[in-house]
Amino acid sequence: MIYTVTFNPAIDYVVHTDAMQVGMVNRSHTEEIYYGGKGINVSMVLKELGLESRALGFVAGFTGAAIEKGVQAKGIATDFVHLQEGFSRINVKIKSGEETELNGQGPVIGAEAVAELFRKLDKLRDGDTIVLAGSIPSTMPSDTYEKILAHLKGKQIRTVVDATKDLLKNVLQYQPFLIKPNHYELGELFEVTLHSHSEIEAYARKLQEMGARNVLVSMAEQGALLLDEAGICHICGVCQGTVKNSVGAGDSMLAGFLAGLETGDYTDALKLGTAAGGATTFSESLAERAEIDRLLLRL
Ligand SMILES: Nc1ncnc2c1ncn2[C@@H]1O[C@H](COP(=O)(O)OP(=O)(O)OP(=O)(O)O)[C@@H](O)[C@H]1O
Ligand SMILES: O=P(O)(O)OC[C@@]1(O)O[C@H](CO)[C@@H](O)[C@@H]1O
Repeated sequence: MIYTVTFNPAIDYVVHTDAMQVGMVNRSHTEEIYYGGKGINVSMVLKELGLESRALGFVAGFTGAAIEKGVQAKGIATDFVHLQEGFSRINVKIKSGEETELNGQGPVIGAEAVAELFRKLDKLRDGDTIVLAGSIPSTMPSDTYEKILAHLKGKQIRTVVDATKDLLKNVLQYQPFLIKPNHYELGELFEVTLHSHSEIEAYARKLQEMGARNVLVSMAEQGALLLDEAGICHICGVCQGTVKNSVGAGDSMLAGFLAGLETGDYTDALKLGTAAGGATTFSESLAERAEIDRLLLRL
């Protein structure tokens, strides 16, 4: 079983406006609502690709209830911790020529709630996969993901982490099976700006030396680079299409990569991840199977 953990789920409120002016009253011409958060998005695209998963994490308030209901409506099993105070965040995605995001902090997650999550994690068995994806509320320590991997250390669990800064750096000592920074996040870890594939490969190797087994670096319209656990570097181009909404492209890539590994090798996984990322980018919401399959044929 694949478990996704979203500490900070979100209602993604996507608003389209012609010319966003800060400090002014702006009016959108269309709006959409999606139930998101990185782990939830991974579960959504896994489902689209025919793989079941169980969505864990924390929900709060009326927004949290809507997220839980929306995820279940997609046929995804959930086992969220229900927080008694606060509300799950609404993340605003402004489409005005370029994409601007305003992501909320999310509710306070107390020690008892974290303990309840850990009790749920005790159900994981050898051979399961856990995906830790997205930010955590600023009230939580940056070793939160590290503590989860430490808690699971005695089991043969495949661990996947999509996080940034110390949240990601702190898990490397537990040899995560797969990490997926984008190239900005990779550079941010080392306080450098990365441009070329060779630079990106070099810094991916640094993360591998620090413990990561497989390092998948997504580079938006420049494609993706995978440094696999054998030290082989795979580079995949991008799908061609019209960009509509790239929110969730990385989560989709992660889901496609994991789905690809079910039946193929790392090259197959990278291709399916690329097709899933592209399909999300070329749609208003997350990737749909037909578009993923169509794009895969062209890679
Ligand atoms: N404009 C684009 N054209 C084609 N493919 C794209 C485009 N943007 C993203 N993709 C595909 O999606 C993958 C992941 O995109 P990206 O690097 O933006 O991930 P990310 O930053 O983690 O995204 P998010 O955090 O929104 O999930 C890319 O490697 C690429 O395969
Ligand atoms: O604040 P985080 O957790 O880093 O990112 C949250 C988020 O931007 O990530 C998803 C896209 O990857 C969206 O569904 C969601 O709003």
